[in-house]
Amino acid sequence: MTDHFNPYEMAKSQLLDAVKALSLDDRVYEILKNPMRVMEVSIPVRMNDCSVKTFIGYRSQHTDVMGPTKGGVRFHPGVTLDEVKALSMWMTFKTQVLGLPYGGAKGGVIVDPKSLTERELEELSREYIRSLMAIIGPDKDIPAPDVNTNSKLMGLMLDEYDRVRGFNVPGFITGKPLILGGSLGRLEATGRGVAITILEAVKRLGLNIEGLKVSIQGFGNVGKYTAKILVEMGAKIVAVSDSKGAIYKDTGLPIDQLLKFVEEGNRVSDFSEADRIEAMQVFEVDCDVVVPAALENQITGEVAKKIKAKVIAEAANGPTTREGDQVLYEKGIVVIPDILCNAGGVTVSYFEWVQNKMGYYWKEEEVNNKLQEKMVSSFDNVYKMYELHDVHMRTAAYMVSVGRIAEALSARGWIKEWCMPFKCKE
Ligand SMILES: NC(=O)C1=CN([C@@H]2O[C@H](COP(=O)(O)OP(=O)(O)OC[C@H]3O[C@@H](n4cnc5c(N)ncnc54)[C@H](O)[C@@H]3O)[C@@H](O)[C@H]2O)C=CC1
Ligand SMILES: O=C(O)CCC(=O)C(=O)O
Repeated sequence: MTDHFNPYEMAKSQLLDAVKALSLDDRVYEILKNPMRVMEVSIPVRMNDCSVKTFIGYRSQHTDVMGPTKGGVRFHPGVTLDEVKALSMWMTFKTQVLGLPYGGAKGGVIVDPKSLTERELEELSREYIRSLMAIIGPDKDIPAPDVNTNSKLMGLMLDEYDRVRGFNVPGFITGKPLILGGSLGRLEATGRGVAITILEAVKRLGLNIEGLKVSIQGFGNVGKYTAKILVEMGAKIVAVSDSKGAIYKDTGLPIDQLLKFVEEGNRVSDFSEADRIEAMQVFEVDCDVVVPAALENQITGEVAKKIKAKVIAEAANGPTTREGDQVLYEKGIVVIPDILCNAGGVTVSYFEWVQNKMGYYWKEEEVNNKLQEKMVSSFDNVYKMYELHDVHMRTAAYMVSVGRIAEALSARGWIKEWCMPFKCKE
């Protein structure tokens, strides 16, 4: 029986939905259902108390049919092999919704980075890269930030890669500091992309962004910039949570003040200008849009039943379970699926890699304009598929994406052209 909370099982069933909806050859599913390569590493770290501790890490590379693999690195105590495999599959489908020349990858280390000193965390980051040297590189597999990793750690990982190779390879990693070849706009890119897709959805639904009430789960890189950019667009953020708690203000939270408060090292729930609520109440409050921007499996069937919003913007990867999806569909709530909604990050990572390859750097406005264009046209493609086939928005996004991959598989000779788009007779 399928475990609906297992992200890898979830990713495979989402893929299968799209293969069936497109009446594609079964071989497309057969080829894409497993990552092409998975590496497990044991990473020894010399701890400050002179002991040695080993941490288990993974890198999963889903497919290189469309180009080198690409995706973030997550440091979290809850990392599992199946989670990393699922996240690498979602990266493939994400890059192909956007039409980027990449396949998907993801890395993860089972660790609570807050339990390490700065030096221990640096050693872990460097050793993780050393242990993967054989399978990563600017034309093989390009890492980036994800949960609990950031620009500073990308800088250290780049330095380790460069030291081993013996020369500078800025295009090996994205989301790095500007001084090392990072791109302007990458820090805010995922949140900016989320905000752009919300604006597109709002327009299609005849709603107004001015005064739109938004509730956000998670206030890290993605949640923070989603909030900031939505407020600049005219929306109101009524609720926000982090892993320790949540706050609510019906008239809209003062986002600049909250950002400053959190950047000073405080928890969201200690912010005094709002009412405290239970963490999971961010899904129940009276609002127009809910933005899950934390981890997987947050919107279960039970949680979905309580949602009052008209739109769910999946800023996190895999935040909705299969049952949650079904309930949202039955309630007529529009879901902007993760592989579209949060694709702004990898899109600007792609721009960063292109700039690194050229050795010529764009102004922030140019990056943001290119991102805007990509997100709007990709949203449009998915929305047209959604209207044309009367399917879930998620299936529509997968149909755009899997259709492209199937075309490439056919061009590479793995599927005979005459098999598509109808099923083969064996
Ligand atoms: N950073 C990026 O560019 C991209 C990130 N994503 C996805 O967005 C999500 C968030 O990633 P980041 O913001 O980068 O991570 P982050 O590490 O910067 O922030 C994560 C936030 O989620 C909160 N959180 C964790 N567990 C929670 C819980 N149970 N309830 C409420 N809040 C909780 C944390 O306190 C923190 O505020 C992840 O699913 C990630 O895979 C997707 C695309 C790109
Ligand atoms: O920027 C990237 O390359 C990948 C970001 C990421 O990990 C994601 O989109 O989930």
